[in-house]
Amino acid sequence: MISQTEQFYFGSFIDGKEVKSEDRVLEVLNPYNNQLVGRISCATKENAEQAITAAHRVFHESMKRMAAHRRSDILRRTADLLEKRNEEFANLLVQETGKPIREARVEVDRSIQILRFASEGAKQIHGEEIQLDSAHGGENHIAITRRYPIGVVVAITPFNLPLSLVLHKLAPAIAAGNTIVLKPAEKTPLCSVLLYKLFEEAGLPKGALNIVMGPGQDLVEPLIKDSRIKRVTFTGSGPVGWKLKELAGRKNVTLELGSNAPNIVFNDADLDTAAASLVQGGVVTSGQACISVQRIYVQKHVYPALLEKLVQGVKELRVGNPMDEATDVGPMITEAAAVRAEEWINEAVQNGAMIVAGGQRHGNLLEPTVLTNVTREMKVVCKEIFAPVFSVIPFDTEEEVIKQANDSDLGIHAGIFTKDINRAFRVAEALEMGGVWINEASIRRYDHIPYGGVKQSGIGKEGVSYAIEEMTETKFIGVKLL
Ligand SMILES: NC(=O)C1=CN([C@@H]2O[C@H](COP(=O)(O)OP(=O)(O)OC[C@H]3O[C@@H](n4cnc5c(N)ncnc54)[C@H](O)[C@@H]3O)[C@@H](O)[C@H]2O)C=CC1
Ligand SMILES: O=C(O)[C@H](O)CS(=O)(=O)O
Repeated sequence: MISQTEQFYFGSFIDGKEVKSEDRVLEVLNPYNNQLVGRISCATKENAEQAITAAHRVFHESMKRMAAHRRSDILRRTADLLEKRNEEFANLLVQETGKPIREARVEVDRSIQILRFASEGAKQIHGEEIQLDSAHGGENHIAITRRYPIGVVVAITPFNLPLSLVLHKLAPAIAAGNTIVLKPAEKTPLCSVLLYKLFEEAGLPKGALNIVMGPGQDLVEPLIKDSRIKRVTFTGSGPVGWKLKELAGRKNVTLELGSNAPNIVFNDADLDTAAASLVQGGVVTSGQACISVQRIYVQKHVYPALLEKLVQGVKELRVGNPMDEATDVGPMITEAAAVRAEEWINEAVQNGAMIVAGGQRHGNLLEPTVLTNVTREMKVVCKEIFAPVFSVIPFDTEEEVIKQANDSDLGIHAGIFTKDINRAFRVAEALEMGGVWINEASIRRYDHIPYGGVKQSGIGKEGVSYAIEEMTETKFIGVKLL
């Protein structure tokens, strides 16, 4: 019987072959119990170059001419295979990330949907006909546009959703007829290998998808600088993303980065709905989501009532073993991550903030925490905390809260809770965000909506059809009728 850790000892996957070396092994540890989940053999810079060579060759040999129905079938078959093994993937997600099993199942379900959206999208890559005779002299011409795959895509992904966020890059790339070199997060790399094997079983040509394992610091620069790369798509922290954009030079780049999501509750809001959405929206993957509820602005009249509901809701959360069906909040990815969040809480308290719920850390486990009496200068407000920590801030007028919510160089999603539809749209228009929810918390995301940040939160949009668009290029073809 092969032990799981021996079973989950993976190398890089280059041109359809697994590449391993015993001298560059990293362990993957379970964030809840620190047990060994598996190991990876890290790639070399030469391996990275080999991966690009394979992806480039397979693109020109086969992928760029692969019929849409075949690309669609590969994606559909991968979805079917993932559906059959959903519980196996959910269990591995729990072990790699520490997220509760119920949440892990949601990530697997969303991953299946992403594959199905991409399977449909592969057959909807349309150009258009242009009425050339709208212009003087355009008579007796036919004009169309066609969309073509761009070629080799480099995808670099974060630790927190190692299945769905990897698929937000792989599935659209394959739908469009591209090839990929994936560099997954070294903290949570194992699911991407199981996914690779599903694609292989579903008929994706060898070399169309390549996985380069290891720390990004060692591998990403040679990947990005290679002239054969046509787009770099990165999801991760802001400092890393902007550094990679500089390295990418003139290449097209998609950046999905961090944020400190504001959620605004007006006097007329349904407070029970708001409180339930906000509590749940701040503890997904232990708050390690870039659209996690972080700043909660509450209009003064309802501030005491909503605060009480938030505190009650947070105190009812079950924190503990992520494999327990009852658990709502598991560990953070590492103890260092939990310690950093704890330090930010302490910084806020030393400057006058009050802890009205939570605040205690037990190893990697950080109790969901509610802070009041915070100021805009505190890190828990002005930076992305990426932890289950809520800062609850009173406000008086609509103008004041718009200013406060926009008082950040980050902006992906916001939430607005009000029954006044005119005010809802007025505020939604005024917020400097990539997306705004009304009567939903900022955390809400469906995988076919346009998704991406403004300001320092990123460049470009994901969401399957939007990523397909970014991974194709349009060519004009005109015909003079003789
Ligand atoms: N906008 C979005 O959709 C999402 C954004 N994020 C952001 O990602 C961050 C958390 O994820 P992490 O994996 O910790 O992010 P991270 O930026 O540390 O790592 C992301 C990827 O970049 C690589 N990397 C790290 N440092 C690098 C360097 N110096 N050079 C080249 N590559 C490097 C890593 O190996 C990993 O594959 C948070 O800031 C969060 O806001 C996370 C999920 C979704
Ligand atoms: O922000 C993230 O970490 C994810 O994009 C949020 S979601 O995809 O899980 O909604």
